[in-house]
Amino acid sequence: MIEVNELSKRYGSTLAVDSLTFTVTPGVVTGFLGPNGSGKSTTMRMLVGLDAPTAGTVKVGGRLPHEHEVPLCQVGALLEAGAAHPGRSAFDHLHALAVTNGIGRRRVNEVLALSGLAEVAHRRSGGFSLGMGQRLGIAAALLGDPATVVLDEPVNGLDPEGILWIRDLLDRLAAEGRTVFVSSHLMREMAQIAQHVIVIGKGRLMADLPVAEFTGALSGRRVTVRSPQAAALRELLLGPDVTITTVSRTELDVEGLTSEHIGDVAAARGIPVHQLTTSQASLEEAFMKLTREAVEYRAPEFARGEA
Ligand SMILES: Nc1ncnc2c1ncn2[C@@H]1O[C@H](COP(=O)(O)OP(=O)(O)OP(=O)(O)O)[C@@H](O)[C@H]1O
Repeated sequence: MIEVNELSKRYGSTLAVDSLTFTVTPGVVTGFLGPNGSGKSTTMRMLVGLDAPTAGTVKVGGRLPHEHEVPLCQVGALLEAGAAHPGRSAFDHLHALAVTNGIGRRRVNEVLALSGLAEVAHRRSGGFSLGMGQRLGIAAALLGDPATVVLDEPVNGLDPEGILWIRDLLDRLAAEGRTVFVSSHLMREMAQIAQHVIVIGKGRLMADLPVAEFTGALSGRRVTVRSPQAAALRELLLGPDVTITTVSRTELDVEGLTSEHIGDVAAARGIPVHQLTTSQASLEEAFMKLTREAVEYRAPEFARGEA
């Protein structure tokens, strides 16, 4: 469990994190979304105690960062790819980390296998691709078998196969009852890996809800209807809060009604329907809409600040 309470971080005149409050619960993969520069990395650094908050608190497993005796065993983090010494092999890098944290050699081999690096374990990590570097970072995060896993942009540099791999891995970690918190500015990837999202814009909390609700609530549903009697059906469907666009003589785009309702109305009047599809806006569209609103909302404040 991660509990963030009224958390703020200021760097000079930049308020990177602005009174954030949220909880990340165990058992599901929680995505941390926001455009570049919105404060995700700063928040994650404070989570693991690498940066001190200007105000507010963050607790992992009920404790403040400095209260963890062996931090690696409470919270495993991937914060910066390529943190390994390039001359060291993956095995040596992980082994050194293990030794300094009182973790056995067996666990090193386990995380190497888990991250798909067993075969290249003794190669210099300097020759690793970006994706392999990410895998090594994830292996290091899991080394202490932590109850909480925090990964900053783990899909960066991963190919589609790598993204599938990370999705499976995160699902497994969550199913084991761990708290899994993963940041990304890439909506599509996040839609594939998270079940819940926390969205920030300019350091502020914008949304905290299940992925499906996030897309549904923000975008509204649009139903595409194809019928040889589209014009007649259109007349029957019109009403308050219903927007109907006539795409062609046989096709309508309907906003504000469910496909069930449209199908029932057509059936009741004996109007043939050849297609009835609900298109849910992609997470990306929903995200752009949300963060655009965040920027607009913040604009007057910036103007005041500069005056
Ligand atoms: N050490 C620092 N000193 C000064 N400003 C900083 C520092 N770290 C972050 N910032 C600023 O704080 C804001 C938030 O940055 P942060 O890296 O947390 O965002 P992010 O959402 O992780 O972005 P990205 O996706 O690009 O990593 C930015 O305006 C950034 O320039």
